[in-house]
Amino acid sequence: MFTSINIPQLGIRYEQPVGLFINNKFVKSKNGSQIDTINPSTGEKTASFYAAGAADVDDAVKAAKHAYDEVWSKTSPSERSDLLWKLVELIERDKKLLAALETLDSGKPYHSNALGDLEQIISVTKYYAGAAGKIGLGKQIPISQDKYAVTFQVPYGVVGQVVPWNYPLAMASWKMQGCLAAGNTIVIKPAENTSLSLLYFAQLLVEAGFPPGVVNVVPGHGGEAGTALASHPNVDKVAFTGSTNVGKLVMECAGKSNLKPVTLECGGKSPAVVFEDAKIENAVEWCAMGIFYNSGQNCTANSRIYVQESIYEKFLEAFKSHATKTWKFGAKRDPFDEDCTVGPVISESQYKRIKGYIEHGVKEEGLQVETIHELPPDSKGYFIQPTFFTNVPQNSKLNREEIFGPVAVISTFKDEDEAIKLANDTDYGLASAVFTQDIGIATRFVRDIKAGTVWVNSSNDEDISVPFGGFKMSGIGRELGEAGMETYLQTKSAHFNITV
Ligand SMILES: NC(=O)C1=CN([C@@H]2O[C@H](COP(=O)(O)OP(=O)(O)OC[C@H]3O[C@@H](n4cnc5c(N)ncnc54)[C@H](O)[C@@H]3O)[C@@H](O)[C@H]2O)C=CC1
Ligand code: BAL
Repeated sequence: MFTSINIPQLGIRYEQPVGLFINNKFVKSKNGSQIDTINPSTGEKTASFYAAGAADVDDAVKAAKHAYDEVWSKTSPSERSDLLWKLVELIERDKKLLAALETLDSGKPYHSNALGDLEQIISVTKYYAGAAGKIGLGKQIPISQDKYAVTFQVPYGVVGQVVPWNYPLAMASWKMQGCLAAGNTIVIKPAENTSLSLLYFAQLLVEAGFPPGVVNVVPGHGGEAGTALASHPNVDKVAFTGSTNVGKLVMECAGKSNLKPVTLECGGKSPAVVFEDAKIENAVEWCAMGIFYNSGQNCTANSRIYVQESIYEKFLEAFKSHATKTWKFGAKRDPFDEDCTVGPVISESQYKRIKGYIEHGVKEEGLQVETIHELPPDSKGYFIQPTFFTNVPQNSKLNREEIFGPVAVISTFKDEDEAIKLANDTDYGLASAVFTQDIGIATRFVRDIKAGTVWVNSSNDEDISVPFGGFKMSGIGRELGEAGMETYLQTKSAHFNITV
């Protein structure tokens, strides 16, 4: 159930769990199927791990249900809090190794990205360790002299969670920690490309003292293990992060099975709007980070940048100059190197998909394109140059569809009215950013934009205490902050007739 993995760049050799994690034990999948995980920096196989089928998911749900009924539903908030505080200590102890696993499996740069993920994971875990018993409390409602009501916020029971590959352990922690603090048990499926870190993390749950069955990890193919989880009649709620198309499938499975409630964090095509009175260097730095960080593999990436006509050329020049200095592959194109800030994209299929969009923009639409840094033709791995297109028509494929790579479209707008029309002209509504020094423009933009998150004079500047989620095709529900625990609680209302 373990394989030895060597990470020479950090002088690390460690034992990687490769089994399904059910009832606090690593086990083989029933049909023995496995998935190979590939290092996107080299295209080479890192390891193989067992892949859960429907029967394995059923075992995991049985374990979670038993744990909920017999143990976890009987724990107090302070007991759950204590376990989460212990987990904080263990994540702190192993954060460098966990960050290394994220870099190995997803290609995200170790120093400028993965280590930051682990700091966020520690913050999320601290937040919900402190929240247990304090957030999501009921109310006493006075009705008359003879009657009053009380509401109770109670856990759902067994929660299914499905997470993507762009922030593997962070996306899992955004879901698990609040869910556990609320008193639910969990069956979670990591993405096929990036299961190593969550499997390793499962050991910390055992070490922290979480009882068997409270958290179960079932790596596997989305169409098999993910579907089985979303469809399972004994899963009481499902939370998903990933593409909008798959979010629709998850919602369909939930409806066709037991009408389980869903939380969906899906795709985006987020706008950043730069007015002529903006501090241009500030706008450039945030907009570049907002599309090139994590190689653009962010659901909140500001992949559409609109710049007021009068400063367009100045912005483009500053944007390219800043991006060239800041967003780099590094000399050896090794995401473990300190000078690497742009790693590879996650997989060969995503590489081909993103390159397809770039080719379409150039060949089919004849758009002007700028790429930053050269890549030798024989370079290994799935590296894509930071890229931006200019003067892109609003109806361009590159303006309408989520590319999910280091590719931005930068266009102009005349005035405030046109800016908000262009920004809202999308099926998505996850995030947005506005750059201006005019308080009126900023507050009108916040009022009028149809997006779950708005950044004023920053972008992709999230905080774990602030609710996160989308409008329109970007999803349903919220994570993080108080919402990240309330979403795993349901209300029960009790009416007391005191005349008797
Ligand atoms: N809103 C957000 O925070 C995020 C959104 N995304 C979106 O995800 C996309 C890229 O990531 P991918 O992993 O390719 O997304 P994806 O939607 O294909 O996969 C996400 C997760 O869903 C699982 N899955 C796939 N098919 C499934 C099915 N039929 N039933 C249940 N689960 C299934 C996958 O195994 C994976 O664990 C992008 O379009 C991006 O917009 C990705 C990361 C974060
Ligand atoms: N930053 C985490 C969610 C996302 O943007 O993909």
